[in-house]
Amino acid sequence: MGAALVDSLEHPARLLVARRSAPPQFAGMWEFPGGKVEAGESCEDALLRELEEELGVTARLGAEITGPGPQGWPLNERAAMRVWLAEVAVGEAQPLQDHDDLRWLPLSPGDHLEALPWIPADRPILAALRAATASPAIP
Ligand SMILES: Nc1nc2c([nH]c(=O)n2[C@H]2C[C@H](O)[C@@H](COP(=O)(O)OP(=O)(O)OP(=O)(O)O)O2)c(=O)[nH]1
Repeated sequence: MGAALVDSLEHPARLLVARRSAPPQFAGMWEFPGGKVEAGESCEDALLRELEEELGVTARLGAEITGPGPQGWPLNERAAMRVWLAEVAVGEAQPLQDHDDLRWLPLSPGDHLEALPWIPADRPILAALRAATASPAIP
C-alpha cells in the first residue's frame, strides 16, 4: 500500500517523495511512503497506520490511483501495491522510520520528480499520478 501524499487533494500542486534508508537494494531510492497490510487490517487502515509510523502524520485518503491488476501496481514477480492519493490532515511529515529524506516536489510539468532515482517499479505509478492530477488545459 502506498500513498501519493499531495499538499491538497482538491488542488494538488506538490507531492511528498521519500528516500528509503533500507534494505540495501532500495536504500537511496525514492518511493511512495507506505507498507504492507497486517492481519485483520483493511488496505486503507494499513496505509493510514504506515503514514503515522513512517511520517508522524494523520492522513486523509482520496481516490485510488488504480493499477493494471486487482492488487494494484506490479512491483516484481510476486508483489504488487495499491496506491491512494492522500493529504495530511494533522502534523508535519518527518522521516521517522524507513526514510532518510523527504521532499515536497512540484507536480507541475518539469522534470523535478522524474529526475530522482525512483524505485524502478514506481515510475508507471508516477506517470498515472501525473495524469490523475494534471490540470485541465486552458482553452
Ligand atoms: N512502501 C513502498 N514500497 C515499495 C514501493 N515500491 C516498491 O517496489 N516497494 C517495495 C519495497 C518493499 O519490498 C515492499 C514494501 O515493503 P515496506 O518495507 O515498505 O513495507 P513494511 O514496512 O510493511 O515492511 P516490513 O519492513 O514490515 O517487512 O514494496 C513504494 O513506492 N513504496
